[in-house]
Amino acid sequence: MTIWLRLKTQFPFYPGSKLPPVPSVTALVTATFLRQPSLKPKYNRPAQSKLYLLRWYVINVLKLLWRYGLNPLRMYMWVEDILDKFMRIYRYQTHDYTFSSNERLLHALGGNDFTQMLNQTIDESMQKAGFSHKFINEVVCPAMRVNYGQGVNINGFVGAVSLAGVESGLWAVKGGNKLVCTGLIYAAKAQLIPGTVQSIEPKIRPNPAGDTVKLYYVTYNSTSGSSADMYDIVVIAAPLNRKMSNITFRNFNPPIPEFSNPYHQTVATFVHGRLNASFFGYQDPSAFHFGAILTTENPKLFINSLGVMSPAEKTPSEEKLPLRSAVWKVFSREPLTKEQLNLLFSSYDSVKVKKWLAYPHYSPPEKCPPVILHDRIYYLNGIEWAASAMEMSAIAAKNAALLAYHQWYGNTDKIDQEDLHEKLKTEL
Ligand SMILES: CC(C)=CCC/C(C)=C/CC/C(C)=C/CSC[C@H](N)C(=O)O
Repeated sequence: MTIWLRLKTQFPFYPGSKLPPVPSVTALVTATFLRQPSLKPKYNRPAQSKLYLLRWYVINVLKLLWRYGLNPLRMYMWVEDILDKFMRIYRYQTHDYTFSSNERLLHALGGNDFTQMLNQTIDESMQKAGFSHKFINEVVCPAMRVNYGQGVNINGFVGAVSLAGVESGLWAVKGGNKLVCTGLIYAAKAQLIPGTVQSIEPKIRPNPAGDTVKLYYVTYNSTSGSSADMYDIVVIAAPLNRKMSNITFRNFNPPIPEFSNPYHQTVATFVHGRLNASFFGYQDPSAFHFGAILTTENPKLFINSLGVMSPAEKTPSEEKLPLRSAVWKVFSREPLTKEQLNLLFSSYDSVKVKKWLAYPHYSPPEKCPPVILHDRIYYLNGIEWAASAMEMSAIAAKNAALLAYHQWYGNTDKIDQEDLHEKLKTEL
């Protein structure tokens, strides 16, 4: 079963045709594998089913080799290489090092290679690295569309992150990712005031020792009405985009810049129902079992991807290929019409739609917004312009916390250090 799970993410659906004219090798073999009538009863006999899976795994690999040569293996190595460098950040942060800009952070991890990736598309990055057009369009592009709702014109760094996101071995949070936030608030023993920040303004106030200090006057709306408090340090962890968090910065000198770069709208539609096999080119619905349908670029296509929802910890029966009736997550640019839903699903009994500005609309060359907005005002979401993912937000948050701490105490030796990789090699 693992084999299928690994491969399911690499299945592009070719739009505009009943039967995919040239389905990706993965799609072809997955479908062939499922169509073996003799296979079904043998699911209950682990030894034989393993043999069958092995057989189809080998065939999958051969077909991939035939269609894409060594591109899939080279892509795996290319992403691993970037990931290895990226993971240096955990060591740097363990040693309390921090960076005053997102570009400096990236540069400290992967040098000019990383910062240059912000200035070119994933298409250009991969072409330069020798990947074929066919592979980029049929395998890389579907991964961009499912993860970022955009094609291979997104910047090279976020493209690599997106490819890391379709590899196996990812972790899911049982109960949902939102538990990471509540868990962190609990672990930090922070006092959470639920509300929406309206404005931030610098104020000069005397402290108990008789000196004057600069504080920040933050106004916010909460369930109990409008309130305000004074803070020494402010960390903004929301996209500073008028459509998303409309915070007014009053009386700042120099003024806080406006970040007008657009975020990209994604619509997630959750449908409990049965997929319409014939829409996907299958006359025999019993032969149609897919965990995910990814798509290549086509302006006529109204979905970016379609995938089955599965729990973080699957029971053995849930490990099997999904039945057609399940909860499906459809990603699209615009809300789906009733007609479109009726094309995708032969029947359904519940639909939930979530439309949101999920991530930046990438358009390299990319310049990330600053981490330091003003003396003791820090901004986390600028990192999203390098790549938007919860891992990136966690790294940006720790970076800002360390930066605020070191700037407060004047520990300049911990900020923007070059050659950390070499320096830390000798440390335990
Ligand atoms: C630099 C590289 C190759 C990886 C950095 C590590 C990282 C951030 C991995 C995240 C992989 C992942 C789960 C990507 C999914 S795409 C993001 C998703 N659409 C989202 O909105 O969070």
